[in-house]
Amino acid sequence: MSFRSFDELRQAILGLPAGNDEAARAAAARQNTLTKPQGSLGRLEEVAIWLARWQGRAKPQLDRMKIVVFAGSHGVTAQGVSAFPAEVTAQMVANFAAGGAAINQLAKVAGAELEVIPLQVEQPTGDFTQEAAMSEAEFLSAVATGYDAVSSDLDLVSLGEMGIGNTTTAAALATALFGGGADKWVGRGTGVDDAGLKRKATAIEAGLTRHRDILNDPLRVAAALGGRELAAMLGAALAARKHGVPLLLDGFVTSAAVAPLFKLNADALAHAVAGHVSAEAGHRGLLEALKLQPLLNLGMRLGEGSGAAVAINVLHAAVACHNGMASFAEAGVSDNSA
Ligand SMILES: Cc1cc2ncn([C@H]3O[C@H](COP(=O)(O)O)[C@@H](O)[C@H]3O)c2cc1C
Ligand SMILES: O=C(O)c1cccnc1
Repeated sequence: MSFRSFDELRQAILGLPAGNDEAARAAAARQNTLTKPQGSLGRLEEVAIWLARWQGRAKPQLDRMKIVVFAGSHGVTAQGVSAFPAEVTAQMVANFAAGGAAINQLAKVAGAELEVIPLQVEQPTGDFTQEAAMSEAEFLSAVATGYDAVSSDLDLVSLGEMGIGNTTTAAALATALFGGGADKWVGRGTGVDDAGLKRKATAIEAGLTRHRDILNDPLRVAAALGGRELAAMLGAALAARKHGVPLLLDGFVTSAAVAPLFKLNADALAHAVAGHVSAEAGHRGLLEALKLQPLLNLGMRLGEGSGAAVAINVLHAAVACHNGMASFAEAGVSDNSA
């Protein structure tokens, strides 16, 4: 896929296919015949119906799942916003390839393929306190890379990221898109102290001042204040929607990455479920702004797609019950209709 301009991408975001109502209705009807009190499997029932809607089949499956981890480097690390040095991003890409990261283990447990896509990690984006992080062309190229990572034959795509400094980038996007000031959205990321937290908020306020002319345009915001891996996640989320692939979000950074889609089209994340709420300070508020309810709350704050990967196990549980349970009639169990 290639997008030639912000306008062309914006048009693509405005014209999105709906889910399959018939499959969702059939799945919901099936849930009500299974040998359990109606609704007793709680959100497991909801996610089975959600998978049915976006896969377009009454009995969803999780045979072909991909976790895509995008990696990018951030110029704003020059402002002292992370507890770790910027070179960790490339080092972790090597660790992913060697199988040594948390997400390698969690992808295996979830039964999902893991793909890591580095986006010019040797070349940081511009420092948004000084200049735009990316030009229009750079941004659109990263969006296209993410778009192309999602194929229509997948049963689920799950997003993750690696990029030292990107909780600052994500908080900058959240501040620009949803307001409330930087303090509302900054968190400790990899573990910055109070002075580091202050540097994060100061950098974001400087970025918002510098780029004040474009703050009403969500795609220009994503280019000026975002990062390549965030842009790629936006593209992947859009492709998932276009291809009818259910989308699982991870933490604060993945949520911020797809927030511009929501700002442009409030229905654009209807195919998405939040895998978890991370311990990063702004995540709960961001999920509320995006009208998403997390599946899990495990105090995780890693990124890499790790929380979403754990949530895939919940989806397996939901699908196993939905597809495998007997109906009252099949099992000869008395229902409550008498
Ligand atoms: C060894 C290591 C592995 C990671 N895996 C994900 N992150 C997470 O931490 C970074 C964001 O936090 P901040 O904005 O504070 O830099 C991202 O790379 C994110 O994915 C990691 C961070 C480190 C240090
Ligand atoms: O919630 C996240 O996405 C997150 C939190 C801390 C570090 N990296 C990512």
